[in-house]
Amino acid sequence: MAEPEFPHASKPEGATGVLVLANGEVAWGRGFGAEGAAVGEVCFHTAMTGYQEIMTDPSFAGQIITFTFPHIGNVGANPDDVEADNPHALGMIVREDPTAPSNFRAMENLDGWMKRHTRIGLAGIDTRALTRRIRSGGAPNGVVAHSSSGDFDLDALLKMARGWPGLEGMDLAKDVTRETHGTWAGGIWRLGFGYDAGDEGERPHVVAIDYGSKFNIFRNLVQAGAKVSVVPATATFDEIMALHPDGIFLSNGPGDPAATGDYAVPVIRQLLETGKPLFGICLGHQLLALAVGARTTKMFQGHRGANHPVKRVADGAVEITSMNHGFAVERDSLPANARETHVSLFDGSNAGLELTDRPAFSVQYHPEASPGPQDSFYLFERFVALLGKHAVSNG
Ligand SMILES: NC(=O)CC[C@H](N)C(=O)O
Repeated sequence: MAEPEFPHASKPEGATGVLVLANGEVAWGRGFGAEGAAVGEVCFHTAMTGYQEIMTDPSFAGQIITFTFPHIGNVGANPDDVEADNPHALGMIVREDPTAPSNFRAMENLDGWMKRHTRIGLAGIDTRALTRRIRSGGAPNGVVAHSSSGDFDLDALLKMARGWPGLEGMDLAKDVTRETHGTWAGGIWRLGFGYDAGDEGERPHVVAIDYGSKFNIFRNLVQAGAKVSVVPATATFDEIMALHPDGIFLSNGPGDPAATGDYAVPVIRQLLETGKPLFGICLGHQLLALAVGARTTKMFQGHRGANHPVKRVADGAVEITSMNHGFAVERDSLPANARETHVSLFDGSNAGLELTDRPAFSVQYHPEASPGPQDSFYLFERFVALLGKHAVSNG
């Protein structure tokens, strides 16, 4: 099949997949993975590696990812390179058909992995043109559909794209949070209430509020010296304090931070009052900002990639970071007791803050990488060092 430019309305011979945007633009391609249709926000991601980590990152719930790197699928899929038990992105749009995997770690091919997890893939799309479309018009709502018979009801798909309300105002953290309390230690996920210290001795205890956390955040907290208990997004202040935290971690997660206002923000406010150290990443950063009275807004196209430069305000150092966000904290809304610590060098948007009257800080980017550079691991060490300092009042 020839590869027409995006968008193209007439269906080429052999098309088994299609992208339908809410504005009526249509792009035909070849489906892979599961059959069916999925509706969400169509965004783009510029990372050259880590498609399995990206697809399983719960922050991508409600989104369909266009990969700008053309060869997606060439290392297959394995059970280790995941950031949650299942993929959370709804589907992927890629340039080339995924090839047979060429990697000793591959346990299956991408097509089979996507099928097994009911995620839709669309190949043969001019992803550069689609990305330009997103960059100039903002991230649109759309549908990806795959049918091996090549039968599609375009009107129904367009209706589906237009009927989806969009991510603004959408609370998804409650949907993706792990429902059971659990602990994470040494790479082992244990379900159950409370922390079984085992042989971890006197490590400071972090209670992580899971709004859709990536596994690598737990790994990094443990690597930096902490032990970690994980509680659901809707855990109450009393439930959290009953675990005797030395510090609190606010995780990344999907959806509009402002839409989590009724359960997340009041608990974070109470937690700040305890004076215990608090660290937030991405959605956690946005929620900390909301808790101190700042505002968040929807970005035009968002930041999704593994090489986003960020300036550290304190010393001017540049960190190359992993990013995945479509909302941002409005700098001008930060209260007097919140200091901006990091700034995106791509568009000048806020990328970090710290409170001047509490041991609390957060970043908009992903210091745990996965995929991406590890320049910002120091933030985990800084947090764990704070726990040592404040551990006396444990409980
Ligand atoms: N990675 C994240 O935590 C994303 C936060 C939020 N859902 C956003 O898109 O901005």
